[in-house]
Amino acid sequence: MVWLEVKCVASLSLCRFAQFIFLTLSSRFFFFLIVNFGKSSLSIQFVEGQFVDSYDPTIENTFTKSTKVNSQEYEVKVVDTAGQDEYSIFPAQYSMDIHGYVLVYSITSEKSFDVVQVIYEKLLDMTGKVHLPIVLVGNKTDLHMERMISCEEGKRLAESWKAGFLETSAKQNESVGEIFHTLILEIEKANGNVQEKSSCIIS
Ligand SMILES: Nc1nc2c(ncn2[C@@H]2O[C@H](COP(=O)(O)OP(=O)(O)OP(=O)(O)O)[C@@H](O)[C@H]2O)c(=O)[nH]1
Repeated sequence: MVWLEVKCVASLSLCRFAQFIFLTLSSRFFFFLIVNFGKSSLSIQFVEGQFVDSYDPTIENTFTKSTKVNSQEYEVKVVDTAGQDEYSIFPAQYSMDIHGYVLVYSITSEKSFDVVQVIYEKLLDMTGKVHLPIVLVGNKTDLHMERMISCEEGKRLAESWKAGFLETSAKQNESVGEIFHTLILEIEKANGNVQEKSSCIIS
């Protein structure tokens, strides 16, 4: 598999070129950006298959992994951003060379559900687009006794964005791989390919 990270980071035109090359190799490379409330745990669970039960605020981390969706091999680069709140100024590079976004809230936190909505609006403003490939994720389903946001609320919000939706537990490794598979399908859909319908998973 060809490694494209440097080219994609360096310039948008190189990135497009690289994608084209990869298409001809029937392999694809995507950048994801994920923000808020369990994102580091989800990234680590996806890439390393483990849950680290400690809180260490992220500055920015990048992970890569290859994964197969519908018999197609994808090389995925995940950028785990510094925590955002409604007042954070979004770095401009978050709108460039990114193919899709995972927005994460905690099902135990109304505040986190509000924050993802603010972040979504900021992403649209910054990219100047009316639609982005997004997967909305309600994380921490293992804490179901503390649930504040219902699965239906999450699903409704995702539908209003025309985004994919999943509930997950990074701790119990529930539906973590599906986040990235769903996002790849959202990206393919935005590129004119068909996408499976996302579902509401209640634990
Ligand atoms: N019970 C439970 N705790 C979780 C889960 N995912 C993350 N956590 C915990 O929630 C806290 C925050 O998780 P992180 O993954 O660091 O969250 P983050 O969004 O990357 O946070 P920042 O680095 O500040 O942006 C940590 O204490 C994690 O152990 C989960 O699925 N279940």
